[in-house]
Amino acid sequence: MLIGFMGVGKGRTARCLADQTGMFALDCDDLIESYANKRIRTIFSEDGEPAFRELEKKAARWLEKNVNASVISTGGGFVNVENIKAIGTVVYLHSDFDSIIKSIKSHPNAEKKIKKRPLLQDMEAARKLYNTRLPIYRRVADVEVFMADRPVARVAEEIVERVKMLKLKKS
Ligand SMILES: Nc1ncnc2c1ncn2[C@@H]1O[C@H](COP(=O)(O)OP(=O)(O)OP(=O)(O)O)[C@@H](O)[C@H]1O
Ligand SMILES: O=C(O)C1=C[C@@H](O)[C@@H](O)[C@H](O)C1
Repeated sequence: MLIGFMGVGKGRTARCLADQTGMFALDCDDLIESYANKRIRTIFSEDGEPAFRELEKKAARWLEKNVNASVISTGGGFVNVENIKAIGTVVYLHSDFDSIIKSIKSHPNAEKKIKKRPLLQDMEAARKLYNTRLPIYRRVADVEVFMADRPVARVAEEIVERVKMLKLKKS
């Protein structure tokens, strides 16, 4: 499963990994939106962030029980669910805050990409959140991969290789 800050590229890396491995990619944010039948920003504005975090926990319990042999991309705060390590191998996608924001802003759909993320509305608060989250991502991860300016196919190949090595070491 892929963890990391909003907009680092978990979604497109998961799709590329799915393509390379023949597995299906699931996205936790998408699962929650379809379960709640609401957009994430509507869940935040109508029900509040704690309600969203409860939905993340529910998704995490469901994933642990029911899903294997899949690539899972997660929301930026999913790292805080307590059973994350029981779901599968955790891969942290790393990039620095400024590169992440630069990449989001240069996307043709930048406005939409920012609008859909309630925690990206205030850039200074988002930077603080990044600084708080970084050590948590690093503590939880089994593998850390650098994203900055690398072709997504190379990143996905590195992930496949390193997860394979990790599993060999453990067996
Ligand atoms: N083909 C691409 N090449 C380079 N950068 C891209 C490409 N597609 C998307 N990006 C950039 O990578 C970032 C993440 O894209 P992605 O589509 O994975 O978004 P996401 O799934 O919403 O991100 P995340 O899941 O990490 O929150 C965005 O900032 C986007 O601008
Ligand atoms: O970093 C976060 O806490 C979030 C990231 C998004 O992927 C969404 O899960 C939601 O907007 C919260």
